[in-house]
Formats: sequence, structure tokens, C-alpha cells
Amino acid sequence: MTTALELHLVNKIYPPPTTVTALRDVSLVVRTGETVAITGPSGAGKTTLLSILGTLERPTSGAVRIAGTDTTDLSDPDLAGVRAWHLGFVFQQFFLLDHLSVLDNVATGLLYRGVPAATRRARAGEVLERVGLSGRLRHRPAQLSGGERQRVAIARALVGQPAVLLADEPTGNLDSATGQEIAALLAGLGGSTTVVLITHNMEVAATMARQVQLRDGRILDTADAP
Ligand SMILES: Nc1ncnc2c1ncn2[C@@H]1O[C@H](COP(=O)(O)OP(=O)(O)OP(=O)(O)O)[C@@H](O)[C@H]1O
Repeated sequence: MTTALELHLVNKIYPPPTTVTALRDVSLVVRTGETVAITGPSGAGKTTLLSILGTLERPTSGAVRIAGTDTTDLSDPDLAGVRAWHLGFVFQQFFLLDHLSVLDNVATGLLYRGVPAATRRARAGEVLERVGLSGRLRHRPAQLSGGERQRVAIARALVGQPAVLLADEPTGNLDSATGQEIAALLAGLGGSTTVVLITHNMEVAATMARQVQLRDGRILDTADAP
């Protein structure tokens, strides 16, 4: 099986004045199509880890491979290219554009691909059908429920067919039943799309095929897990 994401002995030390060591010797291999939950207490380094997997932060030391590309020596524009072509992001706060329709919110996910507007909308319609929102194309985000808004955000992340979807607390703003529906949707992407999500919620974590626990910037061995 091919590898979607690989971290090798990654350390992240935030610079002075705080000088916090957020990740210590983290090594992680995520295979193509795998679904992974990253769990751990507040401050354990989850968001830092996801930001490094997403090339939004650079490690202080160690190597990061994304979809077969070693990112160590890439320039900032080249890293932005890796993000645009290989990665999709979903956040707790949805980050939808209120003045655009659901269809156009999703179509913005293709803006940096040089795809003509009509094709962007056609692909947005297809992916909205996949997340169960084909009846909401002309709605504005304010006219949707929280779960529907997160489905739009997931569709926007998927419209460019990224190899990897990275989600930071995607159910954090949802009630538990809706959160489980969103978790099930994300889990169902596995096989074709690699999914890595951060969550505090153990039921959500359990929907992913694999759970990785962080404590004080280190990955716990399964044998250490409580
Ligand atoms: N930009 C930053 N500058 C300095 N220190 C930071 C920065 N971002 C995070 N940290 C510190 O790094 C450590 C790990 O933070 P991180 O946000 O990755 O943890 P987390 O597990 O995601 O926590 P939470 O569950 O509360 O979101 C914490 O001690 C935090 O204070």
C-alpha cells in the first residue's frame, strides 16, 4: 500500500519568547485511504501536528512527506502548491462565505486550479450530492443547520479530489448526534481519500480505523495507552 503522509522524527519548538516544545520526535506513517483520529488532552500538540501535516507550519527538525513529496526543502510557494493540489482542510468553525450560495461556496475550492467557472460549479454540484446536500444548492449558509454547514465545508474540501483530508475538531460545534453523522461521513471517505482528524470526542475517534494518542508532544505507544 502507498504512503499518503509520513513524519520522521519531527520536533516543533515555537520560538521565543514562549519557546514551547510542542512536538518531540514524532514519527507517523499514514497509508493511502487510511482514516486516523488524533486524540489527546489540551496542549498535547494535536493542532501543531495537524498544521505540520498540512504544511501550514514547518517542523523545527525532522522530515515531512506529503503524497510522495519531501517537503523539507520546498519554498513557501511550492508548499502552497502541495496544499492546493493534495490537501483539503475542514475546521470546527466551517469558514463558509455568507454572501455566496452553497454551490458557489463549494466551487471556491477549485479557484486555484485554473478550472473554468462552469466546470467548478458542475463539480461542486457532484460533490454536494455525495455529501447529501443536492437539495440545498441555492441556499445561503445562514439558512442551513450546523451539520449541513459542515457538510458544505467538507464538500468544499473534497471538490479538488485531494489525496488527504485534514480536519481539526470537525464536530466541535455540533450536537452529539449530528457530530456522529459528520464523523460517519468522514469515515466513509476512507479507502479513496486519506482522512486525519483531531478530536476530543472518543465516539468520534472510534469512527476512524486508527487512533493515535498524543501526550506532551509525543505519540503514545499503543501499549502505553490507558
Ligand atoms: N503559535 C504558537 N506559539 C507558541 N506556542 C504555541 C503556539 N501554538 C501552540 N503553542 C503551544 O504548543 C503546545 C501544543 O499546542 P497545540 O495547540 O498543538 O495543542 P492541542 O493538543 O491542539 O491543544 P487543544 O486541544 O487545546 O487545541 C501548547 O503548549 C501551546 O501553548
